[in-house]
Amino acid sequence: MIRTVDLVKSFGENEVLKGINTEFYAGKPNLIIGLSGAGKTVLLKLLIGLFEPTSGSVFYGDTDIFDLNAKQLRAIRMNVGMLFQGNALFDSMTVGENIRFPMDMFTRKTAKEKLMRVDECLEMVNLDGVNDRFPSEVSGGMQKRVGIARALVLEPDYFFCDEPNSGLDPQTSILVDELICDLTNTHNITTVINTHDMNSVMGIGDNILLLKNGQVSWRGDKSQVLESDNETLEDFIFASPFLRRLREDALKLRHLDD
Ligand SMILES: Nc1ncnc2c1ncn2[C@@H]1O[C@H](COP(=O)(O)OP(=O)(O)OP(=O)(O)O)[C@@H](O)[C@H]1O
Repeated sequence: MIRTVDLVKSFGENEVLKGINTEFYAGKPNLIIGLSGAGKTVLLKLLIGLFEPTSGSVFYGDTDIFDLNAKQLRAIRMNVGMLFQGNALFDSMTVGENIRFPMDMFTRKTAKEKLMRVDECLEMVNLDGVNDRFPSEVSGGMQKRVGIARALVLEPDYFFCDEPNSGLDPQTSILVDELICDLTNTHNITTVINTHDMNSVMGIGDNILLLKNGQVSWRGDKSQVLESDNETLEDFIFASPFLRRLREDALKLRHLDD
């Protein structure tokens, strides 16, 4: 589990995060949502230790990562997988080499062990047999899955995903969400996902944190979204007139059933 306590981050006069107290659980996907500029990326960077807070703490279990020295922080980082928005795959490396890269950097595994682990990871994301293709030779959805395989190759306990659905069609987005969710459950990973995607919220929103102007505006799960009277949440999820009508109809039906 990851926990933040009174987390504040300012850039000069601009106080971007204004005291965030929240928890991200193991074994379920934890979503950070909010309008552009709400502070989602800044929060994600603090959680990974890429930014220092102005004040407050980030606990991994019982450890405040900002109390650690550089060596201890590196050890924590080895236990973190990251899926970047643009995948950040190396174009000049094959899919297999991309997935092997963290093992080359951080482990003493033999070449044979690395090959076996690459195959295992490709199987885990349902991409068996594409080892020798280059990222440019596979689809956007497949690239995303390669990114997931690479992020999880060292079997981390923590997994951060920045906009995992950006650039994907709705159906592929749902498949990617389900894959992230399955792996999170199966391996009991603490997964934190920064997203704009309303389908993700309603599909895999087991623990949702809504940020507004650097503060927690709402917390809950997907089953509570429909009934919530938080205006920021309504504006975010049911952004179009069509979706607002759908919401009203769904609420009427629910109340008829009661
Ligand atoms: N390195 C930085 N230096 C100064 N200000 C920054 C820095 N990074 C972010 N900010 C400011 O923090 C605020 C929140 O930015 P952030 O990127 O976290 O928003 P966001 O919710 O992730 O938005 P989006 O959904 O558009 O990515 C913005 O006002 C931004 O200008």
